[in-house]
Amino acid sequence: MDTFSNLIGGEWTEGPGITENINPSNTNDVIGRYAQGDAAQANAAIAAAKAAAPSWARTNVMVRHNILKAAAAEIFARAKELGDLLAREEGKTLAEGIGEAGRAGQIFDFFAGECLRLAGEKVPSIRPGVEIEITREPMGVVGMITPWNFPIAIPAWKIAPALCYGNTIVIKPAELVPGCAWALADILKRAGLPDGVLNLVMGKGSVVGEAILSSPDVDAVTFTGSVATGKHVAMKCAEHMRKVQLEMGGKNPLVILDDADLDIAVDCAVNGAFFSTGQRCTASSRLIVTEGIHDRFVEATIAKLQSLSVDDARKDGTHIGPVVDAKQLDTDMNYIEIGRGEDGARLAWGGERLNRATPGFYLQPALFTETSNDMRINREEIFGPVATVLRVKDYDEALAVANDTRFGLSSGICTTSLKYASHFKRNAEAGMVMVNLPTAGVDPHVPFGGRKGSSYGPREQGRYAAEFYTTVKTAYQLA
Ligand SMILES: NC(=O)C1=CN([C@@H]2O[C@H](COP(=O)(O)OP(=O)(O)OC[C@H]3O[C@@H](n4cnc5c(N)ncnc54)[C@H](OP(=O)(O)O)[C@@H]3O)[C@@H](O)[C@H]2O)C=CC1
Ligand SMILES: O=C(O)CCC(=O)C(=O)O
Repeated sequence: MDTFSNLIGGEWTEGPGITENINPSNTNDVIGRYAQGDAAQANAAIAAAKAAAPSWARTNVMVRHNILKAAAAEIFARAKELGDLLAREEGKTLAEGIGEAGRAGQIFDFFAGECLRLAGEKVPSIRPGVEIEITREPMGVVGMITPWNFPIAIPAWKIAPALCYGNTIVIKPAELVPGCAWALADILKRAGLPDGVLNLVMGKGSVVGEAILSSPDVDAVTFTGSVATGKHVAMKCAEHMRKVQLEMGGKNPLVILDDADLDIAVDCAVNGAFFSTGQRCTASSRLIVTEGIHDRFVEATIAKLQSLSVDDARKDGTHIGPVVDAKQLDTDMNYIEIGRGEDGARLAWGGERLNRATPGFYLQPALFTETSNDMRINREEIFGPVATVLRVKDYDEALAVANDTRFGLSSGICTTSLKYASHFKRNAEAGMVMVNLPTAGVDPHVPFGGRKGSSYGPREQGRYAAEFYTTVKTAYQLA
């Protein structure tokens, strides 16, 4: 079986420990043995990133462009293989895995172009004979802590802009999915990235992640994951007065009005709530449905769910793969019990563990009806294939319920009314709003992020990524 090392200062370096990467569709399948780093390795990686930072910041933008472009080309060429690895280690379906690998390619492609569009401003001064230049400079060493649910796209959308804007990197991927991050590090190394510019330290958050957060030599930290860990990351960054960017949970509403096209509404709900096994921070976990369409919507959604196959992520015909691991499956089952029990909701479909040909973490998607917005299943992020239906009187009540949450990542509406669609776009308290589209599934070249408890700090992706990965300098000169 293959063993995969950490990348520190350009050298593939064995870890003091090893983690086995297990396939959630078949727990007998060990994908590979991956290094498990410790604090000493994290600190060596930070030192390497610090040493490489001045030279990478000065590297010709065409060189940076060429490296990112070459990485994009290899990712596109290997999208099927990388998508297969992703499906095998995370449990997304093969189609979703290949789609996510393609998305990583698009992100590298986009930021390759951005390397050649870096620009500053020249501004007239109010003082005679004085010139002002406003420029952006790299932050320096960026620490990256990434989650398991988008094993290639999230590392890509942090690494690509960081490199484009001249930063060096220490990345710690989630322990459950080291394979895709290792593949990206390997691709970038072979694309010609100088030693020390990208350092990969696989290992535990409590060890490697903590070392990144505790180092005075890390200039900025970008994190995606749970709210609890995100708060901890923010506190540690505050201690160092360090720039931080957090992308955390969601409890995303999808409003369905009486005048919605029923087929579109059901497609949006099923895709948004259950595809990728519901393990998306943008998942449509609350379906807010007006009275006139409620019963038809619930009936059609259940019919659609009945037609979906939950099985091995890499098997032909699978629509929904397994839950990522035993711990997340326990969380999901626990919330299903809370929904049925203390919350008093009606489990209208699914919610039971499934056995398949191989031992895996299979769960029939669960749909709760007769729920109210104060129930725990409507207030807490579950992060699994569990969605609720909230029956409301009209649009005004739907909007109020949609906004009644501590989260604010993505928000959607299905309607044929221009009036309601426009009003919703203006009044939804979310960073992203979707009309007649699922709340999950975003483009790679535009800002991604939310409000309230979902996000903290500047947006990710697209040109807005510059706000996090650069610092602004205003220079005055007597001409
Ligand atoms: N918004 C989103 O995109 C995501 C949200 N979640 C939510 O989080 C819940 C739990 O998932 P989980 O993976 O445990 O999320 P975590 O927030 O614990 O993990 C995210 C990343 O942070 C790391 N980490 C954990 N503890 C620390 C620490 N003390 N210091 C630094 N880094 C740390 C993890 O490392 P390690 O690999 O060791 O766990 C992982 O790389 C899910 O049920 C879901 O609700 C999860 C993933 C993505
Ligand atoms: O919905 C998407 O496309 C992205 C979701 C995401 O980034 C996440 O779940 O962490």
